[in-house]
Amino acid sequence: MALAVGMRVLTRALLRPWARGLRAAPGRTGPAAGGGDGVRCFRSPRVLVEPDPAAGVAVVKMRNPPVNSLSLEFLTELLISLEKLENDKTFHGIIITSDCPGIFSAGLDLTEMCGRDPEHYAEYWKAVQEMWLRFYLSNLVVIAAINGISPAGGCLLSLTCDYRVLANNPKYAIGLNETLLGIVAPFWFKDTLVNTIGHRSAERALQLGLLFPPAEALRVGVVDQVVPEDQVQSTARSVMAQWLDIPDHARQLTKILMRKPTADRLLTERDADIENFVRFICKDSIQKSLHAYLEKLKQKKG
Ligand SMILES: CCCCCCCCCCCC/C=C/CC(=O)SCCNC(=O)CCNC(=O)[C@H](O)C(C)(C)COP(=O)(O)OP(=O)(O)OC[C@H]1O[C@@H](n2cnc3c(N)ncnc32)[C@H](O)[C@@H]1OP(=O)(O)O
Repeated sequence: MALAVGMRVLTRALLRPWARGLRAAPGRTGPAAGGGDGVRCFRSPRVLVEPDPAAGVAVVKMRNPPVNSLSLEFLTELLISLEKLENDKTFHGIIITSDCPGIFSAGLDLTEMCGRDPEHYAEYWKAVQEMWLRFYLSNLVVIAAINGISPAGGCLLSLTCDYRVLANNPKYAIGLNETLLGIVAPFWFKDTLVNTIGHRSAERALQLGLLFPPAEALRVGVVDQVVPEDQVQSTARSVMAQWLDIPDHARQLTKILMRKPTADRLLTERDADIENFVRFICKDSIQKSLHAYLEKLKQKKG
């Protein structure tokens, strides 16, 4: 008992620095509907939260069609959903997945990085940093049930999770492919990949902008498990049950021990990172290539 209380105090002390200043900005979430068992269901236009209070788990479904691109509004809604779940003692784990068929997330929203003013770029980048920090350091067990393609920022979101299950579909691929767009993955994207697959594999993947199909993703370690498409959610559930069997405080402290140095690096260089991003994204050459890339995506259909 005394040990459990001591662990709780220690956990709070360790988590406190990240809790401060990392609160999600108020956004357009809909009213929380009271569940019959007292557990709140969260609704927002782009994030659907399906709570399973008996299991202590919530499924967070991304639904920002057509491709779950991580726009400013969508990021804000995701962060608010995460914060609500973290603040509700019912939940110990979340499964993040997509409600858009065939697409987990197309990554950062290119329209947020193209043709806007420097203030907007700064605001957007701060939200991207926030998403990474909050998911990477979440005290909840976070499992990605990856049911679609997941390039760049979509891959980053998966990499913040504790475990990744990918659907075995040859159309799906996952990776940090920024160089293919002529942009550079920031140091914290790189650090997260290095922590997941090791330095050599990360260097090769980043320089070549590799998007790994399922078998390759499993081999290199970008994902932990590849399963038939219709088993992605059930696999994520059973993995979650294993993780939730571990004493929560011990697991949370271990997560922080493993991730703190990586998160600290961004926390200490956060403003400089925003300035770098704004300087980089404002360059004429970068704007031109992002614009051309967006046009190419749009013309693909026609
Ligand atoms: C030492 C120097 C250091 C300097 C440091 C500075 C640091 C700065 C670095 C900056 C780094 C920035 C990091 C960025 C990471 C990212 O995440 S960038 C985004 C990368 N994402 C992609 O490349 C994916 C692009 N999309 C696709 O490939 C395809 O859309 C798809 C495979 C996901 C889905 O294909 P399909 O189902 O055929 O749909 P589409 O017809 O292609 O798309 C439908 C619709 O969505 C629009 N769209 C697609 N992706 C995005 C996106 N990421 N953002 C915004 N919009 C997107 C697409 O244009 C279509 O729009 P319309 O319906 O035609 O209007």
